[in-house]
Amino acid sequence: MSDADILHAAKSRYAVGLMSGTSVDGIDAALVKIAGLPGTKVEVELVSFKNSPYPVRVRDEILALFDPEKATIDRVGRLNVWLGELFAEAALSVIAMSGLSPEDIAFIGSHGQTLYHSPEAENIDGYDLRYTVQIGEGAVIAARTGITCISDFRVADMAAGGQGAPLVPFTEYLLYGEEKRTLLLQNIGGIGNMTVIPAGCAAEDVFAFDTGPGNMLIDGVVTRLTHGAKTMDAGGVIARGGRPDSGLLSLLMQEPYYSRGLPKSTGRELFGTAYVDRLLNYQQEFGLTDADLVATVTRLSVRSIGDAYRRFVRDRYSADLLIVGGGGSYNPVLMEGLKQEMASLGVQVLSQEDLGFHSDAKEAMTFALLADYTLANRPNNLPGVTGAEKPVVMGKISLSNPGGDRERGAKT
Ligand SMILES: Nc1ncnc2c1ncn2[C@@H]1O[C@H](COP(=O)(O)OP(=O)(O)OP(=O)(O)O)[C@@H](O)[C@H]1O
Ligand SMILES: CC(=O)N[C@H]1[C@@H]2OC[C@@H](O2)[C@@H](O)[C@@H]1O[C@H](C)C(=O)O
Repeated sequence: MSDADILHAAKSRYAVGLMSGTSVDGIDAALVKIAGLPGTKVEVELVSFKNSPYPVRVRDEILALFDPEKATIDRVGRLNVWLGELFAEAALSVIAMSGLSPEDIAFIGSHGQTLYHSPEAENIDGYDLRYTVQIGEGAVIAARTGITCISDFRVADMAAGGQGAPLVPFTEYLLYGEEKRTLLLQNIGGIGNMTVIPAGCAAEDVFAFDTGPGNMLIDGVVTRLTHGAKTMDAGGVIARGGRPDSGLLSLLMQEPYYSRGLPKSTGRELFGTAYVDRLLNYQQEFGLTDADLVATVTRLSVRSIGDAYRRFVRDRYSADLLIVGGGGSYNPVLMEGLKQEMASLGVQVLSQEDLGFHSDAKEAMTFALLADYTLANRPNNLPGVTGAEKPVVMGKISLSNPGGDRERGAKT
């Protein structure tokens, strides 16, 4: 262990993690206290959490730029620094809320906003090209907060041949792994993603993948059916008033993504606007009410999670518990459906809240912890999860001043 490592391990440090997910519902900011040396057993405590919803104008611009036709270089460049400003404000705001000051914070880890994700390699002139675009300029965050910012994590994993996603399993393994129970951690954000942590396993044994749509189709359909008056099925109220259509559900489950082998990840490129257009056509074809359609896509999220467990997990590991996080855990119709679906497979379902954690904060906390590893120059990807050829150190560092200020947030 180097002198720097010993110093690092001896001190706990405050850090901020920032995340904006595929649902584009705002910026999640988590202020955490981290103790322990990266690469060994670290402890992370959530000090405060804040969601800062996007102003309508910003949300509309992000949604518009998901469409590659509209994402012209000037609009992407402008939004990159615009989001940098908003991420910086979100960080300062969660720091103020905690009663700490920016001088107390060692660093910020920021995921940014994904605009486009293309994890399958295209071979052009002999080069395997895979790419991903997260914006929210780290240099702006560092300049506005005066705190070193680590951002743009995914590209390093992709440069090593990985999918650049999912990244959360790395911290889930560190924070949740158990000796005796095999755990499934299911995030239901815009996209659904599952992490499998076998009982007593090593980091190499963890695997994870996107299960398919989480809330993305529910949000998409509700937004269209209500002409934008609603952007989600809050409390599952609409789905509760309808009935899932089994014929349409079977048809939707034929989507090839579900049977594609691991590693795999997906996003708006598949389950975005064009998919919602198709659902609205099916609504006519199958003669469904609005509520039936919402109930059907809600059930689709549930079914795709159960299906993923059957196809990719059950033969290798029998899971004891599925822990649900992300905004979908606040939808009771989704949760009841999932409890039923998983009970038939012998798996208990609990939410992060049932275990005393904070569903929304989990992803933001991840980026603080990943950034801690970046600064310690320790690998923070899981090749078994992303398909990368080797462990790499992900994250680009924007120093807040030429000398850096790593130590200033350290607390003995
Ligand atoms: N009270 C609620 N009732 C029903 N659904 C809810 C509720 N609160 C949040 N959601 C759903 O959760 C979504 C947001 O989830 P979350 O913040 O986990 O997504 P995300 O982090 O943007 O996505 P991803 O993890 O895919 O990047 C909302 O768009 C909505 O569909
Ligand atoms: C490219 C991208 O932004 N992917 C997100 C998305 O949202 C959920 C799922 O798809 C997951 O793969 C990922 O985010 C989390 C934070 C992850 O990398 O673990």
